[in-house]
Amino acid sequence: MKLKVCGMRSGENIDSLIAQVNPDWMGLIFYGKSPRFVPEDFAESIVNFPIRKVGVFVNASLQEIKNTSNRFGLQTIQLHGEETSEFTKLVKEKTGLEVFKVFSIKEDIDWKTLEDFVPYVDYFLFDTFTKGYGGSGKTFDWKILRNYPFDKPFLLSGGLSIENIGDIQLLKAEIPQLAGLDINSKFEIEPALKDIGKIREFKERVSSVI
Ligand SMILES: O=C(O)c1ccccc1NCC(=O)[C@H](O)[C@H](O)COP(=O)(O)O
Repeated sequence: MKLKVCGMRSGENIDSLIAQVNPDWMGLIFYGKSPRFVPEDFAESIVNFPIRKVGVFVNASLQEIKNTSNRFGLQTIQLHGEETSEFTKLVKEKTGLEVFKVFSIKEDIDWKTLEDFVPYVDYFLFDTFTKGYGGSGKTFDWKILRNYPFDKPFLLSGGLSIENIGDIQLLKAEIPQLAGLDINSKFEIEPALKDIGKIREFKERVSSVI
């Protein structure tokens, strides 16, 4: 099971994350209203870390995505707003980077609306709907995912913590397209500062059951 740790910002914290956990991806949030927002002048202290860096964008322009990708040396673009399939295609073609398209789940999801995105995304990511777009710390009703109709792998997000590893195990047994987990606020000491020991424990416990 792949692991993405989202909402990192401090160089020292990133250093420990790589040394002790080495997740598949680390997320950097480029949405100004988030308490985990990473300002541009952090680029120099982050760009050279040896980890796949995911830029999380909310309804940003292609130019902004390209500029930020170059400055921070991003490998992945996470589109976390109301981006259309046409825009997602443009991002994929113009950046050539890995793309995650997020769908925030309120009560239900119409799978038909995802069809046009399939050719342009590497993973879908399902998160809990929140007015602030992400980092809610709340899970959504995972039963909705039982009807997931695509072969495309997806990441599960929204309030994941050590407490719900048992349910994640059950979900994976039902839905093999569940390829990875995205963790964030349940592992925080304060916004954008993670408890690395707790993340290590999560990774070890997930690996022991899945
Ligand atoms: O975390 C944020 O502050 C955030 C704000 C706006 C857009 C996305 C954001 N986070 C992106 C993520 O991928 C989070 O990991 C995801 O929302 C889950 O967060 P949590 O429920 O805290 O585990």
